[in-house]
Amino acid sequence: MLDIARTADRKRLSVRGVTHSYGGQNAVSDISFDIEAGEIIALLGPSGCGKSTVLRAIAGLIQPKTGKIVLGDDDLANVSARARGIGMVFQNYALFPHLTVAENIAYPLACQKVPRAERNARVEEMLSLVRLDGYGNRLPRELSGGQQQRVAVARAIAGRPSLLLLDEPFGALDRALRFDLQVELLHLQKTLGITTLIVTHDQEEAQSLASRLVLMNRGNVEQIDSPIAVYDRPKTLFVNTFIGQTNLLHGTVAALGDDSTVIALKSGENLVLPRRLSFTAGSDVTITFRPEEVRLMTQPGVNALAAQITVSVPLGPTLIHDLVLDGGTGLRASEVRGPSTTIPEIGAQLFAEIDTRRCHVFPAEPESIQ
Ligand SMILES: Nc1ncnc2c1ncn2[C@@H]1O[C@H](COP(=O)(O)OP(=O)(O)OP(=O)(O)O)[C@@H](O)[C@H]1O
Repeated sequence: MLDIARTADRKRLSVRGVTHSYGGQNAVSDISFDIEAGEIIALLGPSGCGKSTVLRAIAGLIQPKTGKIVLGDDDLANVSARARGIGMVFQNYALFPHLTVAENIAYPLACQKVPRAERNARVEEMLSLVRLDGYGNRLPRELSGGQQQRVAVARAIAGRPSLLLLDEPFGALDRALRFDLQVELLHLQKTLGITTLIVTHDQEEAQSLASRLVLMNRGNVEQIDSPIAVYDRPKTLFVNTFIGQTNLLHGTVAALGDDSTVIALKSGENLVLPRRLSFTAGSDVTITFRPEEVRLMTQPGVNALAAQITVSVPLGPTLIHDLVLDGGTGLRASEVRGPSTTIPEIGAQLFAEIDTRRCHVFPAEPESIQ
């Protein structure tokens, strides 16, 4: 077993009721979540939602107005940023340009007064861990972007942190390289078992790396769940539209049965859901469903809305159809392409059958009620 894995100190992070404001305006409000020891979770949300503020509070770079952050048994309010035992990687976490790769990795160890012989051994171990054996004597500018980011990861973990914080670590890299580094990071994190928090606005990155996602919007946590639960059972319309692709239709609850609900769409057509919703009749609602929950039919039927094809695009194994409903609303459908799948003509008149077992219904946002 790796030396660092043997000595890694697995700790749980608990964030409770953290609120912070810059100049009177709350950037984050009442943020609470936990990361189990050795777990990797992602803080995910649109630009400006407060992800970095949460990260900075954990790192000790800002003092939150209220709330408590506990790492292992330590309340971090009383621990300086340096003494928190946290490793950090930022998107543009510049390596020291005048120091070699080995010196960069050794830097936090020197700060911790680790003896030279042990420092050198640890640097070699880190280089091998991030697959850069033999690169120790190079300067950062002699490395590619991906290699530099690997050095940044090596430097962050060299000091054997109890918590690893990654802020958009691969944001500056191209897609293929990002994927390679994500896989590497995941492998490294599993091997070392370091409790890890990754901040990203890239939902694919979050879903591929993290066991749970903390979804933030406008300074608040909207949902904390596994990637699958967030996709299949979004708690809010924001989460539903932020994760994956979603179709939205607006309507009104027209009738409620014991185990069915009829929703009258603005277009005049109805959708029948096979369950009783907890809305009152007459409520304005937004119905959501994924492209894979729409099937194209040539004949009318229950829950099949008249639609016209605007474009059909094959994306590898999937065929994506963009449609326009009679009322002018756009809709997206997708299907797995088989040998006998034909691509419909642009302008073809079809019926979009919606799998209403899998629809979600949310109260309509004020701007969608007309
Ligand atoms: N130093 C600061 N002074 C004033 N306002 C700030 C400061 N830092 C962040 N903010 C504001 O606080 C809010 C949250 O910012 P934060 O950087 O935490 O968001 P983020 O989700 O990390 O965004 P991004 O994905 O764009 O990095 C934003 O409205 C931002 O404008």
